[in-house]
Amino acid sequence: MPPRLVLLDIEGTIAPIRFVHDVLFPFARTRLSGFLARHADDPEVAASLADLGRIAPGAPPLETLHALMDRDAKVAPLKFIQGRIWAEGFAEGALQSQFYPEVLPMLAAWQRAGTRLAIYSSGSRQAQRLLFAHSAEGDRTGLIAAFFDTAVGGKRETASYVRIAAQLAQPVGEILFLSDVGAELDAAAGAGMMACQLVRAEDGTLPAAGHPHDEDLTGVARRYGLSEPQ
Ligand SMILES: CSCCC(=O)C(=O)COP(=O)(O)O
Ligand SMILES: [Mg+2]
Repeated sequence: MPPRLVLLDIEGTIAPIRFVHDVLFPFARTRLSGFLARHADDPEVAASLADLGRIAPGAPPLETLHALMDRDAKVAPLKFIQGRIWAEGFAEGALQSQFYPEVLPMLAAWQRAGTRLAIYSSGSRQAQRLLFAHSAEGDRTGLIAAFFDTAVGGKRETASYVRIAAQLAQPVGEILFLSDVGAELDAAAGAGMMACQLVRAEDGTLPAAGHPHDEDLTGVARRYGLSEPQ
């Protein structure tokens, strides 16, 4: 039976790693200090800065955020602030999303055939929505039934996938999780989901042990009996 729901990672699965690392991350880094100065009175920003204080007690927030960005830490306060900075960039037209070429037509074909689609990424839910809202083909947020970030739990923890399935009211055995990262696939498979790796040549992703892999979503569609664009 084909999966009834496909749960997708973003970076390295549907969006190029070089877009995230060479466009989105530097954009947030460049604007960070100005953003913090302009939003000093914003309660959500203040709450994120308070969270940072628990990660690095006593350190200046800007210094902590730079250190977290340097090691690509997937922690909520950084992801929230990056998402807010990207929101400004998308609104100004300074940013536009990039997906691998087959992704949006393939997701549309899956949705048309009745397959539910959901996202699970370290990027904040707001940032995930922005990505789909600002594609080169227009607003594609309607493709996605639900967005999950690490508020549901870490991507390498099996319990997170159990919670996602419960929130989606979909049996784990009917869900296919797609990611470029082996440890995330291990966690999803541990919860009882089908799990398949995307090994994108342009990103230099290496196959992970213990999981099937495909080079793009066309390969995934053929492997799992999902629809393809006409
Ligand atoms: C607009 S989504 C930004 C993606 C991001 O911030 C990130 O850290 C990517 O993590 P993923 O879990 O999608 O691999
Ligand atoms: Mg990824």
